[in-house]
Amino acid sequence: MMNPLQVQLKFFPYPATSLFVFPGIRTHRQSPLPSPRNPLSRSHTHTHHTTRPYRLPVPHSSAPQCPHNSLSLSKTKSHTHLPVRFPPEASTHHHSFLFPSTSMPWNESTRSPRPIPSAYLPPHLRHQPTFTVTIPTSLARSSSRRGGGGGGRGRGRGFRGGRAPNPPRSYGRSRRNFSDDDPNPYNQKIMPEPPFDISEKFDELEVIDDDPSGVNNINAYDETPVETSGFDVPPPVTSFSEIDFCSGLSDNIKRCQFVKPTPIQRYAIPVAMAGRDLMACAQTGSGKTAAFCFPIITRILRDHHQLKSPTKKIDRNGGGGGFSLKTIMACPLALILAPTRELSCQIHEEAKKFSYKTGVKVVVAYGGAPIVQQFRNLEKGVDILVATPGRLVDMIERAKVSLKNVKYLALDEADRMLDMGFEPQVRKIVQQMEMPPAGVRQTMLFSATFPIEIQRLASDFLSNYIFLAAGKVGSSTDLIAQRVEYVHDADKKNHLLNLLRAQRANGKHALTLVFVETKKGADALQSWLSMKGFPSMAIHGDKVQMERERALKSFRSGLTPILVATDVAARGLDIPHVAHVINFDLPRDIGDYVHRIGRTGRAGKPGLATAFFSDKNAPLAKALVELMQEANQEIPPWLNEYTETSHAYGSGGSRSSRFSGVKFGGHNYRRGADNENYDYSNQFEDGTALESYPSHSSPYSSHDSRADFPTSSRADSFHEGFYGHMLDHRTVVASGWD
Ligand SMILES: Nc1ncnc2c1ncn2[C@@H]1O[C@H](COP(=O)(O)OP(=O)(O)OP(=O)(O)O)[C@@H](O)[C@H]1O
Repeated sequence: MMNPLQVQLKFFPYPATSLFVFPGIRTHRQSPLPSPRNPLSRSHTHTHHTTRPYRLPVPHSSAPQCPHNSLSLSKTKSHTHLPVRFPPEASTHHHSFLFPSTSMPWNESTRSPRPIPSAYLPPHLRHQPTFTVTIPTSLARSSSRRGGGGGGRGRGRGFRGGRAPNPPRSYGRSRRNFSDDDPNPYNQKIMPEPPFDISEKFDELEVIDDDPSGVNNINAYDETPVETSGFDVPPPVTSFSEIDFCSGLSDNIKRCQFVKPTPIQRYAIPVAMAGRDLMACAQTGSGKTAAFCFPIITRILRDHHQLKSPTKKIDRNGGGGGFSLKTIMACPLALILAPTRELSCQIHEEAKKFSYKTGVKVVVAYGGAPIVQQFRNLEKGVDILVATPGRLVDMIERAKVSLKNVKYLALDEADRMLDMGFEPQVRKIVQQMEMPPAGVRQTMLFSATFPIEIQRLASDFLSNYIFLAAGKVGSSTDLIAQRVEYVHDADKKNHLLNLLRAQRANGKHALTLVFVETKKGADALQSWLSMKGFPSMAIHGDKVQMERERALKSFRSGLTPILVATDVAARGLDIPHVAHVINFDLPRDIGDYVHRIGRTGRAGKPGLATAFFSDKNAPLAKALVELMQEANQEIPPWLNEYTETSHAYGSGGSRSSRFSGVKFGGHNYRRGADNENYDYSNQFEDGTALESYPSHSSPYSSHDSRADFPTSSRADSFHEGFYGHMLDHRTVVASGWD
């Protein structure tokens, strides 16, 4: 029997996002062949059902010629039909693809009174009438799980330009029907094709200027206040066109569909372009990577690119007789340091996109991967080296890298490098390995959180610097709807299962990141979830690098839409479409919480963060409440009651002391003239006495060495309370990291 089903196509669910993630971009080549990443992509077009294409008209707007680039721009108004294949199946019910759904069964009582931002709508679908498509129930269910329905990958030539669309590349291959009792609704064989990843196809993209809205909802940051301090701060810009980028970079900015700068970019880019040192703090997902990459690329092109010798040959034997071992030493002009391997890879990918076709060479060096291959990459030439501290020190000591030409130094997530015990390596790199001194090189520090110890480092590394804070230092963006639920440790697993089931019942195929405290806990929870029919992967510091990369890739692609992670995945990772971050175990430090939930609600898009709170998290309550208040979240009344005990424990820290917050922005503590006699002990006026945590019984939450990051070291050091005696990061052992 076939019953018609009305589907309101208000919003294409993930992973049909490939349709709209890059709306202004066309590809040169369209391969009809199966993708190497997904051999199923073409081979499963034979389904159990007779497929019937539905075509959704998608009108295009005209594209004005950009004065700055001569590349082809779409000018015609046309309609492209995006085919969607649905088997004609039975019964009906109504599906809404909006997320978060008002019918979410959890936390209705704690919902924020402020309207939840509507789901991101791709520019090419805006101002369009709502489409009503009649599809059968079983498929609606399966397509929503897989985010099907969107049909093609959305990168066909003619997507904008008025040419006939390519043959459909539907996600709906080899479908089968599911019942709600299906133990494994995400059977690997019928998983969706991975969405189009811009970095893989970047070289196929043309520059198109016709979409004033861009891929991301950057307007969401319009109201973010920005505080600046320092001498002679260069004025901010309001658009990218006000900045004198080289044309290659300008084209790449358009390729990325960055239409206008985010607040941190508006302020930081002019400062960096003027050659000033910078300490910049901005909320997670608000575009800090571009804020330091754009100026570095521009200045390399402007000031150095005629010097064509990023590497030089040295003779290790001093040129004497006998066997002369000649080696190539890389001498990058810019160094970007990041705390984790994954983050350095991501920055490398971003920087490569931004410098595409400019001639600027970007190389990455990180531990856990074969060093020989990285040497080979370096030997081909390097302008910008992105590295983790451990691997870089190793390379310098082996005389494969020299820092003596470094003119630009950026430290991303610098506070995490200290947390992880990298302060000695970072100091060695910056102060003892030939790098030109502060004042000669340009130095930039970026993070979403700036605890006091990083400000101390800043005063050693920076010279006459400018401090920028977009939004309150250490705050979370209010794009993320935060919920805190009281869950006993013993109930956590079932509670998680219920959340995931509810998510699934709502037709969501949302990428969900689940944070736990320990590596062992991550593995255990991941196996259990997989057993329960939720394909998942785990990522933590005990996994070898290949496994870590595989887990991230599989999650990113939607193949395993749940990633169970330790803090290894908490910082900097920009995974599009992460809709939900669940803190199965809350971290002990509020800064870590900020970074964790910041994996969703990025680039102006809305996100959801759920935290499981139990008695042992009491020390975090005060900071959590403060943070949620700042982000206009509704605080559950029971949580307020914990704030009194929280102060006694003191571990989560009062945000006012941890982040030195003022009304917005923050404060920077310099050794310079303006703060010469500043008493750093003021930062600890709340006299926080740190006590150890109550022991944890759950295998998912233990504060022993199984945790990826011994964050307590930072907290434990706080009570020492004055500059010069605060921290001894050498005692921190970072396992699984380089
Ligand atoms: N001007 C812009 N317009 C549109 N999208 C942007 C812009 N700048 C950055 N983005 C996108 O926003 C996302 C987040 O950027 P990025 O990873 O640099 O954030 P971040 O501030 O470094 O976050 P985190 O603190 O988590 O490291 C990326 O996908 C990036 O491509």
